[in-house]
Amino acid sequence: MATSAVLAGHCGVAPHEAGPAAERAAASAAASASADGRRTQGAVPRRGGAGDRPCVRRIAGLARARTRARLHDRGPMGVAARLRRGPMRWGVVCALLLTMGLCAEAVAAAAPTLRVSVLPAGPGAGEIAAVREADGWQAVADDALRRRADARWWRVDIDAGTAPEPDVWIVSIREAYDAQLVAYAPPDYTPRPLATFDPAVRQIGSRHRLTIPVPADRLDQPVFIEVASARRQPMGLQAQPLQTYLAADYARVRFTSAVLSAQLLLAVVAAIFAVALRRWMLLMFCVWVLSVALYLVVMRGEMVVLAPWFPAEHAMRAAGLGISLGLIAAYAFLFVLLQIPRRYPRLARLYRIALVSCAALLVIVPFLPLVTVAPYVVNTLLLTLGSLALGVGLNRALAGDREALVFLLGWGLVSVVAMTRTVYFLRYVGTPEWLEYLHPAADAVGALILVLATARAARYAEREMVSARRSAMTDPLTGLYNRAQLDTGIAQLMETAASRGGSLALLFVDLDHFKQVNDRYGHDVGDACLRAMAAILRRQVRASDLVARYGGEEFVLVLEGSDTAAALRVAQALRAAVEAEGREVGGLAVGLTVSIGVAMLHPGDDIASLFKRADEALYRAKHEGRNRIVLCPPAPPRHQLEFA
Ligand SMILES: Nc1nc2c(ncn2[C@@H]2O[C@H](COP(=O)(O)OP(=O)(O)OP(=O)(O)O)[C@@H](O)[C@H]2O)c(=O)[nH]1
Repeated sequence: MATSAVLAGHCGVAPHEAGPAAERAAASAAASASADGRRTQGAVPRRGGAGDRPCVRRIAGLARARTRARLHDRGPMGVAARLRRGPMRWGVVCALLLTMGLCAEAVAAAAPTLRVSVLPAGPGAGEIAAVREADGWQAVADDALRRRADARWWRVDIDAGTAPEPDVWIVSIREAYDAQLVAYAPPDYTPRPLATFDPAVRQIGSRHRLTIPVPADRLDQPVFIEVASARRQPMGLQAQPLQTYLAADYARVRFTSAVLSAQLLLAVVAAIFAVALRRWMLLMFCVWVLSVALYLVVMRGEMVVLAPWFPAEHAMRAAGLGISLGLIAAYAFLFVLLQIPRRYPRLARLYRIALVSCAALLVIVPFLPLVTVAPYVVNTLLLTLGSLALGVGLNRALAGDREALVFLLGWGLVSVVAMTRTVYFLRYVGTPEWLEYLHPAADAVGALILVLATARAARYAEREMVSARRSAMTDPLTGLYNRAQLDTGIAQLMETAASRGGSLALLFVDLDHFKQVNDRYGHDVGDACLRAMAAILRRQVRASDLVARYGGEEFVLVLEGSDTAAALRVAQALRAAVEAEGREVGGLAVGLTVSIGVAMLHPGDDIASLFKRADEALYRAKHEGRNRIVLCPPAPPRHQLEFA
């Protein structure tokens, strides 16, 4: 037979008053009552439901989607307005200052000090005596050497002007890559092999450029260069006094080291973001950054110093293949970043064709050196892709798309510089010296802006994730845990109690005659009562206890490690606190009281059986007059059930 422990309690229900508010409230109460449903005696609390499987992945996905929606669905705002705001402004200012500084240094270092001419037909390899006597030199417009089918000899005349005469001048050749050259300089015109990747060839300063020393007192005599083999790109020439050259060379090495370090760091950061945020397209961005860094290390000759044991031709092939992959990865990254397929389906087809053709050619070209037209086609395709991406980015940015604006800041400079370089190559004109600085700098600045933008997006995503996780766990009105979180929490507490043999109490708390409060004072007051109730509950429990709003005007407390006496003490304190503090809410005499059903965890209990007993106890508390506490009796031992 069931025994109940009924603790002190007075029926403190507010008088049933009818009034004008009652009618107003009746309609809404009827609506909410039907939606709310009523707890019935013996009803087994249901577990499960859409919200009670808190899954971090799903929340992360939700947060990401919300962030994206937030980033994209903002109202249109002009580019200028966006630039005026926040960290973007500082990003632009830094990028501009860096670019201006580098250009100024490059321009200051440059001085038109030489004339270049070529001998279209003439002596063969190593015939320097004949070359020195030869006529028919043709001046070239730009200060550059190049591979030519009809000519292998080049002549450089240095014009020192009125510059103070140092002991030695240096004629330097930039962007020589894997060219094989032989220089013949005064006074003795002995052959001097020049090759970036041959460790046996001595260089003055770093290996960024090939160098030919010329005594200052022989500047009136020409330097001859035999181009044995080279790439198709022009190789820029410059003549400077030794000290000037060394200072500039040192600056270039420092600059390259800084850019390389930045690129490696950014690639690592982007990779971390890619994994943490599951934005896999950022890995394509990493491939691009790393490929540019590898290209820089190899093509500027650093590889010879860093890994002299690594065969130069393999390094070059790896760098070439790497940069091809990097370019494809970069344009694929932009394809996704700018959402071209979704926003511009027709353009997407053209973009895809250009991208796939370019990828195929970039892979095939190294194995087809005789197909001379292939590099033109590749460069044209790259120009097309670059223009399409820039056009789309500009269009989207003007329409107020934030990610497109970031793209323009981060990638725009990179694209413009890369495209300028491509145009120079297509025209077969030597690239200007400032491009030597601007290209890697633009890559690094672009990478930095894109990583910063990603960090910003990550911050938004994290905030969204925290708030999404919080709202998935809590009840918006009271801030208490919701039903879903109650199920998760109670399962954990029961598991701990079962494994440690500890006790656990469940208190089912229900406001008495709450419908009348709503009816009399309106739902706003009802809500205020629920919030007041939540505050009282919070004050009555320990941090280790679980408090949740079960639904409507029902609350649940799970007291970990509390035996029956302790649970009844808490219940009693709570009942008394509600009776005292709930007498008035918001200046209205609502007279809140609660009925509480208490059930203790027994061996073999599951969530449903524990809830069922607490619910039965609550039902009895209501039935016996409300504003009281009823302890559910322990379940009869199994053998008693069987033989009853
Ligand atoms: N203001 C407000 N009222 C709510 C909310 N959720 C449920 N209710 C109301 O709570 C009332 C519950 O009424 P009943 O289930 O009849 O319970 P009761 O009036 O407290 O009666 P007893 O439990 O038997 O003492 C209904 O009027 C619901 O509309 C809420 O979020 N805000």
